[in-house]
This record gives sequence, structure tokens and C-alpha cells, in this order.
Amino acid sequence: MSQSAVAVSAPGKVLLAGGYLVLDRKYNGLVFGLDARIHVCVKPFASSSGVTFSEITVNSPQFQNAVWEYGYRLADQDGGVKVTQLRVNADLKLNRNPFVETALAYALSYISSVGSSNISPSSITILADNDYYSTSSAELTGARFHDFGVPLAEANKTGLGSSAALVTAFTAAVLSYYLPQDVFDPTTEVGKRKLHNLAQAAHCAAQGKVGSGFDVASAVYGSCLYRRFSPSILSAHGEPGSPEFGKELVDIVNESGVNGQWDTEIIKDQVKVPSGIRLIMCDVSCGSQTPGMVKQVLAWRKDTGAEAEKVWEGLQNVNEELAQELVRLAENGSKDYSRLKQRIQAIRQGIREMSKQSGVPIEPPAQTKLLDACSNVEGVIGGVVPGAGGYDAVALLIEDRDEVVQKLQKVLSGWKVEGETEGSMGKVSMLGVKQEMSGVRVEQASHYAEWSE
Ligand SMILES: Nc1ncnc2c1ncn2[C@@H]1O[C@H](COP(=O)(O)OP(=O)(O)O)[C@@H](O)[C@H]1O
Ligand SMILES: C[C@@](O)(CCOP(=O)(O)OP(=O)(O)O)CC(=O)O
Repeated sequence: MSQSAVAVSAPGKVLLAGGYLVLDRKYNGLVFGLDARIHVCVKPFASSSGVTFSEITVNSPQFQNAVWEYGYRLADQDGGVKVTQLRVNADLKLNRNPFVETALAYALSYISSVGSSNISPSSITILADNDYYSTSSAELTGARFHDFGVPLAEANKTGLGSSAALVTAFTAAVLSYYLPQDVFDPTTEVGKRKLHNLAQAAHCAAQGKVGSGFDVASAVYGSCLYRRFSPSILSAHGEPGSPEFGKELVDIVNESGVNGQWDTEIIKDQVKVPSGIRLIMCDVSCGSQTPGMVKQVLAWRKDTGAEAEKVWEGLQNVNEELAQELVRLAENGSKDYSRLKQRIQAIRQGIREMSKQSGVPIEPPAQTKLLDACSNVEGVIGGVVPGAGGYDAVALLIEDRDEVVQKLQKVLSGWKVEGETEGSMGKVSMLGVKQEMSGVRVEQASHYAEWSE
């Protein structure tokens, strides 16, 4: 068992094409990893008294009251490891973090089943790159990891997929800390596959639903063309502490059970960003509720049958063409972006058709206006509402030149997006993130020493 500190990071995501379609295995999604990462560092628990309890402390020092302490024990009947949150202060209400708690229980259950059941106390620190949360530029101090000065629940998320990056980095760091390298190594293909399976299982359990998993997949593998796993793989297991959970989890992660191999498809070489092109994310401060939109779109698809399928198929074709054009430009070095422009426009048309027919504001008129204004800026190739769409964000492809960014900033500053509720107005802010090809990464634990005291 390793007792020296370990650190792992995983990227955020943007689903540039394939929102809703990617929920169905028949279709796929074009997902880009982003250079905003969540970092997790695990080190031995420093007990001042010399007494060691079965305790793991998790701390997210950029937020107020973001300390979660857990006791853990091996459950009977191969139930894996049960974790129980401890009260930091008897007077305080338990402040739960479902993603941390579930990722910890799943990771420890796996570790106790394939490695050692003697799990020593440890201390875990979570650090998020600043772009995961919006702050006014005046507040930013230039710190590598900004102190947001509010509880996590009050921070304004920018929608980069914090929970998936967190669960992935957290799972990889805990496994790397407690398991020998020959049992788990996130730098190998086998290790990545195990990490993917375990992080998907934990993330779905924490969310209380089985989504498409494109966010966890990109946190592990980085930018890729993604085809989801069959939901049945994760629909039949118990929860940490229930009889046989240990074996069920090992079967899922090691692909040794009745369900056998996962059928996820991760295609890396069909996703490229040509040199000279950059992806830009803009946060729109109105926000939409993704789960409600997903429900409505899927209900409409079910009711409408063939008509909806036509829209789905049309979108799948143009999504694939976008990926192909990006690869073509990356390989031949051409700077003629006319086909790329057309393909982005075709995707937007398909999305607006989906919006119109389903009655769900996926590319609502306010976002159409914003995307059109951005697309008119010289050097902007085009843009879409990413993921589930709505009023959350826009993603743009631009020619990677400073003057394009500056002109875009000019258009965006002072731009107001009329929100879903009458009279609500949202601001638009350009995030400092760009696409990144690589996924999970082992980091130098010593680089985080300053924040993980
Ligand atoms: N920096 C962090 N520290 C601790 N927990 C975090 C952090 N970032 C995200 N989380 C966990 O992820 C949850 C946010 O997940 P979710 O609402 O699904 O947003 P997202 O769309 O960004 O994944 C938080 O409530 C918390 O449980
Ligand atoms: C509708 C979807 O296909 C895409 C949603 O993508 P977003 O990036 O909008 O997701 P959140 O981070 O949960 O807000 C649902 C899915 O694939 O799970």
C-alpha cells in the first residue's frame, strides 16, 4: 500500500454536438475536454494525538464550510465499504456532498475487494481551476486556486461538468493511493478503462440516474467521439453496504460479471481541432434546468416516433460531418473554413427544428440572437448551444488570434440575454478555457502542498 501523497486531475467538458442524441446508443456525441481541471490530492492523515481513527477527511478549501469527515467500515456479507459522514460540529446540520460521499464509498469498496481491506486514514483535498465558477474579474486575485469565499452551494457554476471531473479525479486519486501500481495505474489503457467504469458507476449513483455519461468519459479520455454504454450495465447493482455489493462492483469495473464487457465507444482519432482554431466558451448567467429539459425532449420523442427520428437522424448526419470537417482541416492544414461554417449552421438548424417541434427552448430566440451576433464577428467561424442547450452557455469556434478574442469581447460586454422568465436578463462572459485533448492526468502531489495543509 502506498503511503506517499498522490494527486490526479481530470478535465471539464463541452458537448459541442450530440446533445439528447447521445442518450441513445444509436447516436453519438462530439465532446471536447477543456483545460479547466479538478485536482484531487490524497495524503496520509496527520493525527496530532497519535491516535488513528478510521477516518477520511475531505476538504475543498476554495469554499466556506467545505469539510466533510467520514468514518468507514467493511460491511458484512461482502457489502463493500460503508462510509458514514461524521459531524464536524455537534451543533451544525450535516452538510452533505453526495458526489464526494458516493465516490468515496465506491472507491473504498472496490479497493477492499481487489486489494487490501486494511484502509488507513487519509486526508483528501479538492481544488478546482477558477473557471468552474463565475466571479467578477475584480474579485480575482490571480491566485492559482481562487478562494471563492462562499459555501459551494452558493457558487455560480459555469457548467463545465464539475461533478464528473471531480468524481473521476477523486476516484483515480483514491485508487492510486491505496492500490499497488500493478493493480491500478491510470496511465495505462487497462487502468483508464477500470477508472471509467468505476467513475461512471459512482457518478450515476450520486446523480440518482443513469445519464449518457459523456462527461465522465471525457474526464477520463479527454476529447472524443462518444457512444454511450447500455444503461442495463448499471441498473441492477445494490448500494455500498448491501450484501454482495463488493462482488457486484468488481464485476462491473473489471467487466467480469454477467453483463461482461462495457459497450462504451470512445473514438479519439475522429476528434481534432485544426491548428489555428480555438474553442471558446461563454457563460450566460440566466441558466436552465437540464433534467427538466431532458425529460420533455425525450417525452416528445417517444410520442412523436418517426417524425422525431427524422430530426435525430438529420442531426446525427450533420454532427458527424462537423467532426469529419475538423479532422480534414487538421490533417490538410487548409485555412478555408467555409465548409466548417456551413456545418455549424446546419447543426443549429437541426437544433432549432428540435426546439420547435418539442416546444423545449434548446436554442431559444435569445440565444439565436447571441450566436448570430458572435458569428458575424470577423474570425468567428460559428457557435452552438452546447449540451442540453437552453440559456446556460454558448460554445464558439474561432480563429485563434488575439484580435478576434478582443472583437468578440467587445460584442459580449454589455450584451444582455433575455431569460426564460419574463424580465430576467443574463450577462454573457467569456471564460478563459479552451479545448484540451487529454483526459485524466497524474500530477505531482508536491505542487498542491500549499493548499492541502
Ligand atoms: N470543488 C468542489 N469541491 C467539492 N465538491 C464539488 C466541487 N465541485 C463540484 N462538487 C460536487 O459536484 C456537485 C455539482 O454537480 P452538478 O450540480 O451535477 O454540477 P455540474 O454540472 O458542474 O457537474 C456539487 O454539489 C458537489 O457535490
Ligand atoms: C442532454 C444531454 O444529452 C447533454 C447534457 O449536457 P450538459 O453539458 O448540458 O449537461 P449538464 O452538465 O448536466 O448541464 C444529457 C446527457 O447526455 O446526459
